[in-house]
Amino acid sequence: MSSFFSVCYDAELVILDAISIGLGLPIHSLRELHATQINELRLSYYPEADRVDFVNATRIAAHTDFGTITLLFQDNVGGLEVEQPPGSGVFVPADSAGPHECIVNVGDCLQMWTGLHSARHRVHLEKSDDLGSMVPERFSIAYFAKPDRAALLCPLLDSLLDNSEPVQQFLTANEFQHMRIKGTYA
Ligand SMILES: O=C(O)CCC(=O)C(=O)O
Ligand SMILES: [Fe+2]
Repeated sequence: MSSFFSVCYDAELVILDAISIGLGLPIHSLRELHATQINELRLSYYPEADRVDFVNATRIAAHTDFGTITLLFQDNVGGLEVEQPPGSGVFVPADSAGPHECIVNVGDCLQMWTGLHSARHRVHLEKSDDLGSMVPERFSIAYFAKPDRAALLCPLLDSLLDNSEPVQQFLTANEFQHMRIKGTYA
């Protein structure tokens, strides 16, 4: 488990460097905000279910992840959907070829730093006419790359600054984390 965690961290840093390069930022701009490795791993098990008990239900309601990026691994069952285009309310399948493939989600902190859209996603239990059928069990692993708690969530690109505001106030990652946890679990 700990070696998987550290492989994910290595991949996270490479992805953050690639995003920095892509946005024209100094290569280590994002990496430098992720030195304390305060990341999280979630192993999810969705039990097999009788479809008749879950008409119109979802396995996880639509949400955005609130870290920087999420590395998501899933089995072959499917059900993961992403809102496309952002804000449209239309969800499209984000199926992968299997557990060896990794889906990279943009999270809220990366959106605040760069303006890239935080991916709204859900795990759906698609409607079926065959109400007698069972929905198979499903496994997923989500690695949530989180910013250092002291990092300030302010735009890293000048184009994102609101110059009409004389003083702009930004949350620290710690404040944002607590805000989102309170909103999710309160
Ligand atoms: O199980 C999945 O594929 C997604 C899980 C997820 O979105 C989450 O844990 O935030
Ligand atoms: Fe998620």
